[in-house]
Parts: sequence; structure tokens; C-alpha cells
Amino acid sequence: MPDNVVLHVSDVHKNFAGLHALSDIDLQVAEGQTHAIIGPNGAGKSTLLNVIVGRLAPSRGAVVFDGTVLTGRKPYEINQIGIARVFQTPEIFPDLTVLHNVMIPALSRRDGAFRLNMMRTLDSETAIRQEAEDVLADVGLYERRLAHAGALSRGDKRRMELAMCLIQKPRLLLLDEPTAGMSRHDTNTTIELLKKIKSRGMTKVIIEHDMHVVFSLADRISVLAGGRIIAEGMPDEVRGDPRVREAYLGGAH
Ligand SMILES: Nc1ncnc2c1ncn2[C@@H]1O[C@H](COP(=O)(O)OP(=O)(O)OP(=O)(O)O)[C@@H](O)[C@H]1O
Repeated sequence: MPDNVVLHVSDVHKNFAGLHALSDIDLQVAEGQTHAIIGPNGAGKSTLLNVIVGRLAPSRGAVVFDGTVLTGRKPYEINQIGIARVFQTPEIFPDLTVLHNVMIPALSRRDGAFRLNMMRTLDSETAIRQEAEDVLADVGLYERRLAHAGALSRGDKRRMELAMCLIQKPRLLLLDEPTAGMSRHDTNTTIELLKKIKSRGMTKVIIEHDMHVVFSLADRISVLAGGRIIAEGMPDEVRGDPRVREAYLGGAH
């Protein structure tokens, strides 16, 4: 095990009414690394991410982040610890501007929770507005900052949601198929952006079906199939593993 492990998933199991969605999951993610979780549909990838962020309680096992046990904590508490997640389907306020959407998570983090009256004071929060503008410039959305979020293209919405995570300055960023539905051009822009974040030392766990994205970004890869980790290693090791080809790379994908 590397000595700078920051996320430790230990002996995690998750059953849904008799279905073993996750069994015997052990996963260590080193600080600053990008760890990809790949596997065929139904392998348990989203379930694992949901266990890490506290949306699902494991049937057995524990998740520890930098010495703090996450298991049993509420999603907002886990978020306060410094873990942010980019969802497969962005959760946004469509009637607010892009800028305001990005300011809200920063205010929620500062104040400890989301409050409706934040909406009234958004325009007086000049420091957070500046931070939001900087993050929007980072993700390439500065020019669109005053557009309504609901009017953005799918790819831009995903970029905005990434900005909503980055403004929280998380120590661990979890990405659930960050390039799903994007054109090849937008996918490549997102890869470059995620590389830039990596250079700032942020740890990332990424679920992704697009092998171009996985092999462009991952330092390590865990392969899930049937709720179990069937292989783990550096990208080249995983690429050459016959079990992986059989379970995944040579299959439907
Ligand atoms: N809330 C739930 N209740 C019952 N079964 C569930 C629930 N969530 C997931 N499952 C089942 O658990 C298994 C793993 O699902 P999961 O969504 O984690 O897979 P995945 O690897 O993320 O798949 P995909 O790539 O299609 O998103 C599947 O058989 C799924 O049907």
C-alpha cells in the first residue's frame, strides 16, 4: 500500500434486497493521484461512489478519508470534510445565472449549509463573486457567466458543475462520467482542464466509460465487474490484463 493513502475503502459490501452490488471492495487512493474506476454496465461503479459520498450506507465495511471515518456521516458532512462530487446529471438552478450557480456552493461551504436567503444577498458577495469568476475562467465559461444556467448546452452544464465543485476547493473530487454526452472537442477540453487541476495536487476518483479519457488521466485504475474489483494497477498493467479484456475491454465497450 502506498504510504500517502488519503482515501481508504475497506472491505465494503453493499446488498440491495439480495443483490450483491458490491463485495469485498478494498481501494486505496494516494494523495494527488487520479484513480479511475472502470467496468461494464451494472458493475457497481455508481454504487461505490454513492457509498464514498454518504448517499448510500454500506452493508459492511468502512470508508476513511485522511484518518476520518466517513461511513455513517451525512452527505453534507462529508462535503464539509472536503469531498465534492460531479454528478452524471448536473444538479443546478436553471433559472439562475451561471455565476450565481457557482457562487452558491461557495457560500454554502462558508456558512456550513445552503440557505434560501443566500439568493437575496448574492450580489453583495463581492469576494465570492470574484472567486466564481476566476473558476469560470478556468473552466472556459467566463463569457457565459451571465447566461441562465438552464440555457447552457449539455457540455457547458457539466463544465459549470465542475466549477461548482472546484470553487469549494475540495481535497478529493469524485467525477461520475464527466465527459458523458460531450463532443470529442469538449471531451478533450475537459481532459486538459482535469490535467490542470491535477497539477494543483487535487486527488480525484473518476468513473468513466470513455477509454480515451481514462488512459489520458488515470494514474491507477481499478476494474469492477459483478461488484468485485477484478484487477487494479497502472494503466498499462490494466490494459494488458486478460481478465480485464474479457470482462470489459473486449466486451460491449
Ligand atoms: N437503489 C438500488 N436498488 C436496487 N438495486 C440497485 C440500486 N442501485 C443500483 N442497483 C443495482 O446494483 C448494481 C450496480 O449498479 P451501479 O449503478 O452501481 O452500476 P454501474 O457500474 O454504475 O453501472 P452503469 O455503468 O450502467 O452506470 C446493478 O445491478 C443495479 O441494478
